[in-house]
Amino acid sequence: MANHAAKPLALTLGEPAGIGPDITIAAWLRRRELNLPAFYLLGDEALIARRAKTLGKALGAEIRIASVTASEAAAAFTEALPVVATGERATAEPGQPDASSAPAALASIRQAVADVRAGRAGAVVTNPIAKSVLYRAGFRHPGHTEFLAELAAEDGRVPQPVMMLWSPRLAVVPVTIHVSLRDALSQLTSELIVSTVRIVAAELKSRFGITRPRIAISGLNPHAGEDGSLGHEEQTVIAPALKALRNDGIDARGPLPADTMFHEAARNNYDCAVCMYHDQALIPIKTVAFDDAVNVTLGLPFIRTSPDHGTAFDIAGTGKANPASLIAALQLASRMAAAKT
Ligand SMILES: NC(=O)C1=CN([C@@H]2O[C@H](COP(=O)(O)OP(=O)(O)OC[C@H]3O[C@@H](n4cnc5c(N)ncnc54)[C@H](O)[C@@H]3O)[C@@H](O)[C@H]2O)C=CC1
Ligand SMILES: NCC(=O)COP(=O)(O)O
Repeated sequence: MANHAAKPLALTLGEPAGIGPDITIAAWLRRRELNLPAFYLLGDEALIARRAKTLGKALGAEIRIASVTASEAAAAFTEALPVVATGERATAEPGQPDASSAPAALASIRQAVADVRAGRAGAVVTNPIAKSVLYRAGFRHPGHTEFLAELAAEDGRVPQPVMMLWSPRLAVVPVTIHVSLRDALSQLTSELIVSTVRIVAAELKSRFGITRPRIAISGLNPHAGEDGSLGHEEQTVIAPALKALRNDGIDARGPLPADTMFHEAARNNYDCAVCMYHDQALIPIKTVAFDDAVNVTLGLPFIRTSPDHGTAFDIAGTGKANPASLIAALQLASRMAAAKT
């Protein structure tokens, strides 16, 4: 994974009232220092210009914006932040989502996928969306992960998307994603664990260059069930999945007690930890790598990365948002795109 993608990366707007515009501008300001891959923002130029004016003062920087098409973006990137219009106006002020938020955020995601599928972009990088704002507007997917899978459907077949949070120190995958803990328990099956881990193992090889990925599988219950006395899912659901995976030749280990599998020495024993539910996976990675962890969607026919954090309404428009996770997402998308070609 050495070379940068030749095609620019399509970066979505995210929630217009969140820190997406801020971290986009802050990342672009560091383009030369970090030799960032070229990217363009899909959104409303007027909104970006307003935010650039506010942040320019806070950051003491000159921010130039170029209104371009996707094919003009790479050439424009050095001198100006390229913005490709989606046709959806975004009127939200920092920290205050409004009725324009959901249509603007969704149009941007749709267009990014269209661009990557048409070969105009090398990968999709998404800025954070506010899930509750989208749900109130009728969005019926739990998050980007499932929406992107639907946009990737071919011949009516929707691929299984897998959420991976990656950092140089830890990679994690939740088998069940944005559902209540109660629903996670009912969704958890051996089949879901097997199909998830197959995708993880295949893409750690093809997209991350790990020849024989070591996958650690967590238990569900305290102490991985303590031989069945603290819960039986380890024996009835997870163990059969591990058997099937090992029969496939996948180096899958577990079920491991979730409370002891993330300390530094334990992390050296595997390339990715596959966990049974959202918080089991995301708490450890956001604890050890909040600033630079990247959310990667596996299982799609294109590359998608994202910062690990959310919309941070409390600091939008202030210049306090740290762009490190977005920068890591841009760099990882570029490396993955280069590895693929
Ligand atoms: N990929 C995505 O689209 C994601 C979206 N979200 C959404 O974001 C919204 C807010 O979620 P929260 O749980 O409040 O998490 P959050 O990550 O937005 O904020 C948590 C805390 O971290 C701080 N923070 C976050 N990013 C930061 C940055 N780059 N620099 C400095 N400080 C930062 C915030 O100011 C806040 O104090 C929710 O609607 C959630 O669904 C959350 C995670 C990922
Ligand atoms: N907790 C991770 C998160 O909210 C990101 O989800 P998605 O929008 O990437 O599906």
